Amino acid sequence: MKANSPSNHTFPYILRKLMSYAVPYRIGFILAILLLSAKLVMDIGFAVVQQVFIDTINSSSMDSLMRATFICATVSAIIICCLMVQYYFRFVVQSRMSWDIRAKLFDKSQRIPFRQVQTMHSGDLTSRINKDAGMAIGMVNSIVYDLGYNLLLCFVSFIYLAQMDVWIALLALGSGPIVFLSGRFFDRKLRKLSTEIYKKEAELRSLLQETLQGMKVVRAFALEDTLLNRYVLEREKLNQLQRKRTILNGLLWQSSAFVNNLIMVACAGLIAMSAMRGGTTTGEVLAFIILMGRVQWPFVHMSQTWGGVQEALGAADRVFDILEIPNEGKGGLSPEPTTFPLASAGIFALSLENVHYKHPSVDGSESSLFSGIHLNVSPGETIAVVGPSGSGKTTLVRLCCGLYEPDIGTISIYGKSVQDQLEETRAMITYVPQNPYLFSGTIRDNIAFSASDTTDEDIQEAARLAGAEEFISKMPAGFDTLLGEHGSTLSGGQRQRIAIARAFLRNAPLLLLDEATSALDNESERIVQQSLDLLMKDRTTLVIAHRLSTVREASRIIVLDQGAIVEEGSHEVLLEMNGLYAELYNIQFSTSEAEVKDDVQSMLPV
Ligand SMILES: Nc1ncnc2c1ncn2[C@@H]1O[C@H](COP(=O)(O)OP(=O)(O)OP(=O)(O)O)[C@@H](O)[C@H]1O
Repeated sequence: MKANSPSNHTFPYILRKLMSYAVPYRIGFILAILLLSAKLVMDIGFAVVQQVFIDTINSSSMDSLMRATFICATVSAIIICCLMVQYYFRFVVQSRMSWDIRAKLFDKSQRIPFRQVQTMHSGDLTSRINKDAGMAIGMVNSIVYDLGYNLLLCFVSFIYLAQMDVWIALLALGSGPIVFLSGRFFDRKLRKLSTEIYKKEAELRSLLQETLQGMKVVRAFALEDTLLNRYVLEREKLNQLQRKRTILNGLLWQSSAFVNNLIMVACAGLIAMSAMRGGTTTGEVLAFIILMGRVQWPFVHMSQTWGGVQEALGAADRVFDILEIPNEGKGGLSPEPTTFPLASAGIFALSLENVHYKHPSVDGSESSLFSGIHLNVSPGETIAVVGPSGSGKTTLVRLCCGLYEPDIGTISIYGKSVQDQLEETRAMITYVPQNPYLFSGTIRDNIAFSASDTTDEDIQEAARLAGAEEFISKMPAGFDTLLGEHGSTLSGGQRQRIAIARAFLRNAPLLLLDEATSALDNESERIVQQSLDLLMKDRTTLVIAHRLSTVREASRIIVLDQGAIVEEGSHEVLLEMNGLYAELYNIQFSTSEAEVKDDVQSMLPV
């Protein structure tokens, strides 16, 4: 998959794309460039000042010395002020560009097809958003400000130098490209190595994240040492790669510095010979040697920072691999549910026509799951989906939500194609997964996030309908109680009730529900089931059923096996068929048959 194996974008392409992030801040960006002229004055002035002072000393003129000192002090005060402003603009522009590209990556990570997200690790995505994006923007700034400035310095120094001795100035300038090219031998290796390093860093981050998230399992199974060994092993692989990069960087830096030194010595010898013949003053010789360094330095600097650019290109590749993934569906996302329409003649609430679907796997292979399934659900129906583990129940629900896109066939909700009108169709769905995800924040925020423009009364009413009001009111801060990460400070039943409250608040006409299998105590289970029954009332529901009461109450049961609908009908009809449903019933449900008679009564909507 593209995002997992970085592609090599061309340098001009990356530069153009990254520079587009500077457009909104063009004024600050250009000001920061213009203010660099103060630095230019300082760098060139340093050589000129030395020349003036030495020649003034030789002429023994006190007035000239005082004037030169005053001018130097005033100019350097102005330069320092300009440089402070320049630094401010550069910093502000760079950090805003970094935040913009990070925001774009963050937004993109919410919009790329879910099928593709599943093959990536969240640690890897985090690394691209936090680290790689910052490095890529840092590179643009380094190219524009550092490399650009050095080229300008080279040009101005050359003009100044040429006035003294045009041939030696040409020799100094002409040798610059040799210095630059002496480091290019390492570019490709450096970029490849940097990409490997960023990938390895992301893997380490993922490992760390997984270990922290799975802390309960790690401790329960005493896996601390195993995981530490794995971490150390991976860290060592990263160390090796970083060592190789340090050696390469050292070779790159020293090779260009060596070539530069040779050329400098040759030029200094030539100008010294000219001075011995009496054609040049001592001050001019000094200024010449300093300015010669200024002509040469940009090439040394470019050669060395070009190595940094190669490293950052590796990071930029990883950033653009994500930004270039097309969004899921054909529109944007809308969290707004819709309560309209619904039954008009002949329109199904949910319809699957000839749906084929293959899951991609992390290694890029694909295995066919659905090969042409059909299902029509009329408004108001409750469809219970049952089937053995791995038969495709969750995948079916995710296809209906538009999280996965069928390879062939169409899925429509109230007559609108999910693929073509993702935004509109999602607005008609509420999905309640088996293990609801709660965000850090207050209970109020966790309920309210499913709909906008909600009042406190709406939230309280939703919590009441979900059977959550009682436990929330017993908490010290009520609806303002802060939840731990993933709602870890709530029990399983309480988390489910928060998720059901969200669904009430969202109030969408089609409910996709994955009943929880996790064991709740009798009381919690009774409340959750009551709330779910109430939620399903008057809605069209597709439910992955794990409870006998749900299947018995359903308008229709569909039985999935290896991605195919193998049986369909009511509980009684399917039992009579004595097929897979009857088999599943005997394994899963029959033990609770005795209890259900009582339960069904107690679980009816209030
Ligand atoms: N993201 C995925 N990538 C690759 N294969 C997947 C992916 N998700 C599910 N599968 C495979 O697709 C098949 C159906 O999985 P699915 O989760 O839909 O089954 P299920 O009926 O919901 O199972 P269970 O009852 O155990 O939750 C399984 O063989 C599973 O291994």
